[in-house]
Amino acid sequence: MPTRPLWQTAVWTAVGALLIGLALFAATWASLDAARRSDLARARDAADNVAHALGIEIASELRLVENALTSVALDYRHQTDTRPAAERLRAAVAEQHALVPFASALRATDAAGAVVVGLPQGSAPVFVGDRDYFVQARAAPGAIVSEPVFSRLTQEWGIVVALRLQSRSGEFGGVVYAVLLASHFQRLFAQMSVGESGAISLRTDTLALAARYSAAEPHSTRGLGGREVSAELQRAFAQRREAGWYITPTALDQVERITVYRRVAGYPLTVLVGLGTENYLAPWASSARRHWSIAGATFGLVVAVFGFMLLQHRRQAAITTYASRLARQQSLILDNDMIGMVRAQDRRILWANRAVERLLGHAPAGLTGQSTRILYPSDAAFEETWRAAEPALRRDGRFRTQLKLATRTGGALWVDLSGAALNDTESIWMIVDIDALKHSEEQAQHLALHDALTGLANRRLFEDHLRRSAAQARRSGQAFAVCYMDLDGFKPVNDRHGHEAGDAVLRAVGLRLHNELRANDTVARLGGDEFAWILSGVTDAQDVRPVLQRCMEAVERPIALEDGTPVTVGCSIGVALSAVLGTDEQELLAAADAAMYEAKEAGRRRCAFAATGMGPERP
Ligand SMILES: Nc1nc2c(ncn2[C@@H]2O[C@H](COP(=O)(O)OP(=O)(O)OP(=O)(O)O)[C@@H](O)[C@H]2O)c(=O)[nH]1
Repeated sequence: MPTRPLWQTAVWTAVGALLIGLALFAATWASLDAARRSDLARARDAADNVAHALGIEIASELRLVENALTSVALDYRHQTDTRPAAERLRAAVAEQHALVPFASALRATDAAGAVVVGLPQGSAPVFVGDRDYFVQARAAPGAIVSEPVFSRLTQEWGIVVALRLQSRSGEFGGVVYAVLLASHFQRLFAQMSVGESGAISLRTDTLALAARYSAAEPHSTRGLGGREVSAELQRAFAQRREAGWYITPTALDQVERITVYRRVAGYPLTVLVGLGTENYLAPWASSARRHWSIAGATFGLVVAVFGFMLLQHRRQAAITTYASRLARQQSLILDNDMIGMVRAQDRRILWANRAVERLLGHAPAGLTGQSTRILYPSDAAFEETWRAAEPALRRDGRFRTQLKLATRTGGALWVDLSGAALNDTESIWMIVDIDALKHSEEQAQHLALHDALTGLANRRLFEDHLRRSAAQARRSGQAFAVCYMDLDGFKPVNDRHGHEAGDAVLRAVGLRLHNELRANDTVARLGGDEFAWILSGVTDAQDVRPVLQRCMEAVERPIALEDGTPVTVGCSIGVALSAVLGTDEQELLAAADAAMYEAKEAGRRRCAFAATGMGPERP
C-alpha cells in the first residue's frame, strides 16, 4: 500500500489541529459571550431597579417640597386671618418645613430678593435676588427646580425648588424656596446597593451634577455643579432622554461602569446608576479565565496528541522504509547464485533458492514439500546429521558442519552446511560449496603422507601405521612383522638407462609389491630404492616366508622400460618379528633394517630374520 509522504501528513495534522483549535475557541468565545451578555443584562436590570426606585423617591420628595411651597404661597395669597403678613408667612413656612424635614431650609424672600423668613437665628441678612432661581421663579407661574447652587450660608452644594409669592391682586411679593442639599441625596444614594465600584448621580437637564455618591468615595463632593460627562452619556441622552443605558468609563473617576439613567418624572432631573463592570462581571471574568484555560489546555492536549500521532507516523514510515530495504536486501541475498538456501519445517523443504539447483541439480520447485533426506547420500548420513543438528538448534539456535551432500545425478558434493532455527519447527539452511577446497585438502594430505613417485605410503605414514600395529599388538597380542627391502642392482639401471628409467623401475616395483600384499599390509617407499611393509597376524618365519617369496619373485620379473628395453633388479629383505623382538616399533624397524643389511652382506637376493639365529636365506 503506498504510504502518504510525511510532509503531507504533517500538513494535514497541523490543519486538523488548527481546525479543532478554532472550533474550540469559537465555542468558548460564543459561550462566554452569551454568559457576558446575560450578566450584563442582569447588571442593567439591577441598575435600572435602583434608578427606578430613586426616581420615584426623588420625585415624591420634590412633590412634597412643591406641596409645601404651594401651601405657603396659597397662604400668602389668601391671607385667611388677621395676623400681620410677615408673622403669618413665618408661621406658614415653619409649619411646612416641618412636613419636609429632608429640605435643609425653607425660606421666603421679599419682592427684592432679601430673605425674610427661614434664616437661622442671628444669621446675617441674605440676599438671593441675584440668583437664577429667584429670577426664574419670579417669572414662572409654578415651582421651578434650580441648577446646582453653592449656598453662601452653609457653604454646601444643593438644588433649590422655588415658587413665586403673589398677592390676591397678582402683585409679586417674593419667592418661597426650599434647599435640598447634595449631601441629602448622597445619604439617600448610600442606602442603595451598588457594589464596591458603583456610583449614583443626579444631574439636571443641563447635565450639571447636583449630587453624587460613589462607594469608593462616599463623601466626596468632587464635580458638583460641573458638567463634565462622558461622550457616551451625551450620545445616550441625545437618543433617548427619558431612560437608557450605556457602558463607558465615568468621566469623573475613569471607572468603567454599566450606567442606567432615568429621568425623575415631572422634574428636570435625571438619576444615573452605574455598576462597575469589573465588579459586576468579576464572576464572569473568573469563569472566562477558567474556560479559556480549559480551552487552552484542551488545545494543547490536541496539539500534543496530533504531535504524538505525527511522531508515530514518522517512526512507522522509517520502519516501513527500513523493512522494505531489508526485504530487498533479503531477496537479493536469497536469490543469489552462490550460496544455496533451504527453508525447512520439520525436516521438510518449504523453499529453496536457485543456488541449490546450481550446486545439487535439484530445481527449487521440485524440492518444495520433499523431505530433506533427498539432499543426503544415505539414510545414515541424514540421521547422523540430524542427531547432531537438532540439539544444537534447540540449544543455541544454530548449527554448522561440513559434510557431503548428494547431487541429483548421484554424485557427492562437499559443502559447509549451517542452519539457524527460526522457531521450534522451522529452520533456514545455508549451503556453501567447499568441494574444490576439500579435494585440494585431501590432495595435500595425500601428498604429505604418500610418496609422489610410486603413490605408496611415505616414511611418515608408514611409521604411523607401524605405531598403530605395535599398539594393537600390545593391546590384543596379535603379532606382526616389519619387512625392510632394498633393491639390488638398481644403481646400474640409473647409470645405464638414466634417472627416468630408474623412476619407472621404482614405480613398477611399488605397484608389484602393492599387488602382492594385502590391502591392509601398508607398503611404503621409505626413500631411494628402499621399501618396507607390515605384515599383520604373523608370528614366525614360517608365516612370513611365502609372502617374501612372492614379493621377491615379483620384483625380480623383468621390467620393460618406456622404449621396451627390459631391465631386471633384485631385492634383499630384512624381517623383524614382534613375536621375537617385542612391540617397540623403533627397535623393530632398526632390526629389520639391520637384517636387510645382513642379507645384502650374505650375497643379496635373499632374506634375513632378525634375532632368530637363522642365517640369510633364499625363501
Ligand atoms: N631413478 C631414481 N634413482 C634413485 C632414486 N632414489 C635413489 N636413487 C638412486 O638409487 C641408487 C641406490 O644405490 P644403491 O642402493 O647402491 O644401488 P644398488 O645398485 O641397488 O646397490 P646395493 O643396494 O648396494 O645393492 C643410487 O644411485 C641413487 O641415486 C629415485 O627416486 N629415482
